[in-house]
Amino acid sequence: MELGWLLWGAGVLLLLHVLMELSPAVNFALRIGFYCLLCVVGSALAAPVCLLVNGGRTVKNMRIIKTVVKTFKYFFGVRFEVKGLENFEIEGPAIIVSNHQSILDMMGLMEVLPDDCVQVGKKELMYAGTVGLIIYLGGVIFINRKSTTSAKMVMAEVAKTMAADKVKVWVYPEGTRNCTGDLLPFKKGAFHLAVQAQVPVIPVVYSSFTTFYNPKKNLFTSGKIKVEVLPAIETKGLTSGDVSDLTDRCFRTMRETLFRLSGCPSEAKDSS
Ligand SMILES: CCCCC/C=C\C/C=C\CCCCCCCC(=O)SCCNC(=O)CCNC(=O)[C@H](O)C(C)(C)COP(=O)(O)OP(=O)(O)OC[C@H]1O[C@@H](n2cnc3c(N)ncnc32)[C@H](O)[C@@H]1OP(=O)(O)O
Ligand SMILES: CCCCCCCC/C=C\CCCCCCCC(=O)OC[C@@H](O)COP(=O)(O)O
Repeated sequence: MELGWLLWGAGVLLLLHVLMELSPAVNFALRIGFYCLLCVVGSALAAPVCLLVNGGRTVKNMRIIKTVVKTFKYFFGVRFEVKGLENFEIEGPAIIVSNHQSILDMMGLMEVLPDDCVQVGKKELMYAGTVGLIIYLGGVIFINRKSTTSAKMVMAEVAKTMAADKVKVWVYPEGTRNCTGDLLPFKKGAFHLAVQAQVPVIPVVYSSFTTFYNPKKNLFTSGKIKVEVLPAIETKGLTSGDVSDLTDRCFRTMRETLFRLSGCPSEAKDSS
C-alpha cells in the first residue's frame, strides 16, 4: 500500500517535470502558482504570529512579514544586489517611490524595506484571502483607484498623520504593474503627499525583470535583480505648484537608473 502511494507520488512528479520541460506555459503557470501558494500559506502562518506579538494592525507587523517573504527568493533562484541602503537612514517620515513590474516585487520590496514603513495599495488587495489579511495587519494604506476624490482624501489624511506616526510611506507611482523594461508615466499622488507633509522623497529602482521574467513569453527562470536606493530629494519649502517639476525630476532620475541597472539603454529607450 505504502509503495503504491510512493509510486503514485513519483509518477505525478515525473509527469509535472516532463510537462514543465515540454511546455513553457505549464512551467510558467506552475512557478507563478507556487509563488501565490507561498504568499497564501506564508500569510496564513504569519497572521496569527502578528496578532500574538503585536496585537492587531500595526506597521510593526512588517518586520514579521519581511522575515517570511525574504525566504521566498531561495525557492525561485532570485538574487538581489542592493546598493545605497544608507540613503534610507533618514530620521522620521519620508515618501519612498519605486518601479512596479510584477507581483514578484513583493520579494524586492521586503529585501530592502526600512523599519516603520507602510505601502499604499489598491483596496482590492484587501479581499485576497489570507494575503489580504496580512496586508491589512501590516498597516497598508488602501486607496480606491476608481475614485480620485476618495484616493486624494486618503492621501491627504496620510500627509497629516505621517509626522505624528513617524512612518515612511512606500508608493508605486506608476499606479499599476508594468513589465516592459521601461517606466509608465508617474501619477502625482506620492509627490503631492511629500510636498503636503514636507518630507523627502527617496527613489528606489529595481532593474528590469525582462531577461528572466516575462508573462507574455511564459518566461520565469532564476535571475539577478539589481536594486539601488537613490539619495533623498528634499521638498522643504516646495508648494503644490512645484509638484509637477518634482514628479518629472524623480521620473527622469529613476528612468536613467533603470536603464543603467538593466544594462540595455538603447532597447528600453527605443520602446518608449
Ligand atoms: C507573509 C507572507 C506575505 C505574502 C504577501 C507578500 C507581501 C505583502 C505584504 C505587504 C506589502 C503590500 C504591498 C502592496 C503593494 C500594492 C501596490 C499597488 O497596489 S499599486 C496600485 C495602487 N497605488 C497607486 O495607485 C499609487 C499611485 N497613484 C497615485 O498616486 C494617484 O495619483 C492617486 C492618488 C491614486 C489618484 O489617482 P487617479 O488616477 O485617480 O488620479 P490622477 O493621478 O490622474 O490625479 C488627478 C489629479 O489630482 C491630482 N492629485 C493626485 N493626488 C493628489 C493629492 N494627494 N492631493 C492633491 N492633488 C492630487 C493630480 O495631480 C491630478 O491633477 P493634475 O492633472 O492637475 O496634476
Ligand atoms: C476568498 C478570496 C481568495 C482569494 C485568494 C487570492 C490569492 C492571491 C494569491 C496570491 C497573490 C500574491 C500577491 C501578493 C501581493 C501583490 C501586490 C501587487 O503586486 O498588487 C498589484 C497591484 O500593485 C497593482 O495591480 P494592477 O497591476 O493594477 O492589477
